[in-house]
Amino acid sequence: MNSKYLDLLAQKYDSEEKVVTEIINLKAILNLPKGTEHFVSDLHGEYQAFQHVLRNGSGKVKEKIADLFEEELSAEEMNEFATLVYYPEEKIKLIKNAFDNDQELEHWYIQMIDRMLKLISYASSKYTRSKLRKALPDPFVYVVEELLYKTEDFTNKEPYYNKIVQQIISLGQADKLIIGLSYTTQRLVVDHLHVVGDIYDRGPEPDKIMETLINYHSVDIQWGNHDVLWIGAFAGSKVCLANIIRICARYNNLEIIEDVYGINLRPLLNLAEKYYEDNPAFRPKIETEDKPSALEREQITKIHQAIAIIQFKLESSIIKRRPYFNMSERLLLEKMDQDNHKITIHGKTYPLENTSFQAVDPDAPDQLLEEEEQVIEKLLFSVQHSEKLARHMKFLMKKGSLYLKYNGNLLIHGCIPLDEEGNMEKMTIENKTYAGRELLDIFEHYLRQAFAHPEETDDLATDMVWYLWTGEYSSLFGKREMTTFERYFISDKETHKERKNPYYHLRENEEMCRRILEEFDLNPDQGHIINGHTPIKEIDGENPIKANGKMIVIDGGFSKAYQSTTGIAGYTLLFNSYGMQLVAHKQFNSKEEVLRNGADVLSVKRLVDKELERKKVLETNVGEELLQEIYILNSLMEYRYMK
Ligand SMILES: O=P(O)(O)OC[C@H]1O[C@](O)(COP(=O)(O)O)[C@@H](O)[C@@H]1O
Ligand SMILES: [Mn+2]
Repeated sequence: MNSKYLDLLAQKYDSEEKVVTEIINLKAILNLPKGTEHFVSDLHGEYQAFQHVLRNGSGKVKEKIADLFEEELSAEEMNEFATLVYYPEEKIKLIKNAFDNDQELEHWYIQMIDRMLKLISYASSKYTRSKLRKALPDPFVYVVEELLYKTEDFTNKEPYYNKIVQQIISLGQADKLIIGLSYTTQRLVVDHLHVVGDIYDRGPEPDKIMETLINYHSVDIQWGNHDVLWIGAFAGSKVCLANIIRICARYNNLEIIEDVYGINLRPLLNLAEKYYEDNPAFRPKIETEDKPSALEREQITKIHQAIAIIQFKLESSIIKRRPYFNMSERLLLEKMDQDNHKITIHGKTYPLENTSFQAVDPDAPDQLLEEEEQVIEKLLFSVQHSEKLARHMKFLMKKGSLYLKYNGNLLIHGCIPLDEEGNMEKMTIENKTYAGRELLDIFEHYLRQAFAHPEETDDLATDMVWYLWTGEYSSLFGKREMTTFERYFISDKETHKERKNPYYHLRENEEMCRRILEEFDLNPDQGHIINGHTPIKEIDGENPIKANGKMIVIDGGFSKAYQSTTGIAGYTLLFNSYGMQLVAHKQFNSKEEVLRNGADVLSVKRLVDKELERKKVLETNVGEELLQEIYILNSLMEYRYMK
């Protein structure tokens, strides 16, 4: 090992004892049970529902409460306590209002602090003390450690502990302590979070999800098609940018663009007001009682048309300059017969309805008007200068990837493009042909290149980001074509169907899944593929666990817009030292409801896989890293201290 490197390391470990202590510490960790991994996907801006799942650890908090207190507390009391752990600030407020006098409150504090400590002690039993310390509320670390590490000889110390708790209460710190301990518990039940794509679009608060993830103790992200659309916009792709605005208009969420990310929509609105009228096909899809007002609704409808037309024009130019995207069928503006309001697609002619092509020149349909050009330039400038968006997109890039191999599993939002026979589909880019893992790697390479060069707007890397959103062989899209145009302008629903890649039926087959795992150098006996992207329709009896447990699909529809088709409100997956469990969540309405009724969202668990022996850290990704650290520390020991 490089002696310079070891000299540097010796600055940190400047005594023999320090090295030895760290080696012993790391070896001890290797033998602890593996931490709990928590998988979520397709959050689609549903911050509140996501928060709830994080706060209850997909049922883990409740499970631990039941393990500890089943004998002692009623179901109602356990529910109350669980609600306190999920939403401590709000719950404390409610409780305080309900008590008549200080004694009652004090008694409650003592009881709750005691329960919290028991819960934390139990939830942290598989972690080192140092890890627990990091999870404790900062101002109370010393006090909590005193309280936690009670010796067996409890009777002698009891007055001492009671005194500490009394002091905390009389100094007015009890609320803060309970709140801190609640968050510690939430943090302890989940060691690491995987977000298997689609944080953005459709729902109202993707930015708040991003903030939560930025502050989360341990997380990785597998990009979804909607996430790369946002990355693409920030990286300079005008067509991705048109898409994100179009989707926000469609879902009545333009606040995300304007208020949250501070992007000025005024120039777009001016253009929209000039060219467009009300149009039923472009009214917002989701409306609430107070949003939007009649005027806003009309404005959104116009903006929606203006940006959709810009999008279609921009798509045409990319399709023409990238023949190997194989998308000439999507040159729809050119296929229109504008005089007769008709279009021929795949050899069949359909009437065009709800048309709004006043800005489309039949002789040059993909030409942006000068005004459109200016608008999109201004929007791009605004997007690329939004500090908040920059922070969120950088985080997506830092923690994200197109796929992830983690503890033997393959995590990927969409699919591995396959042909009907189950061969990996080939795509030729710039005269080189890629398939399977190599194809995904080259996609990721282009995406990172586009992000590194936001000033390039029409280069291959930037166009490729759009391909990832909508291309036939994109591992994130996984369908033959995106029928956005048809859904606006053609009423025949046959034209709206999007044909899925054969992957989506072949993944039911165990052999196929094994081959895919092998393609990624994973052990097919142990590994699983974990997918998001396609909502599982429980209503129709579809099973999220496929291919004899090799394939798990966790998109159950956090997205409110999709819950009526799935019949549930999302799946999450837990993988701890005992194995894997899939959790189906019932609809989450609001945290107010949880607080009011003390009731949790009911969730049903299904066993995916049971470990024959409890899995240890040694057998995980983290274990591999620790082994390397131990190896380096041993080298340091020999180099420095054993000569
Ligand atoms: O529901 P909407 O807004 O019409 O969007 C439908 C579009 O979304 C997509 O399903 C992609 O989004 P998902 O990744 O959430 O499936 C496209 O295939 C489809 O064209
Ligand atoms: Mn998706």
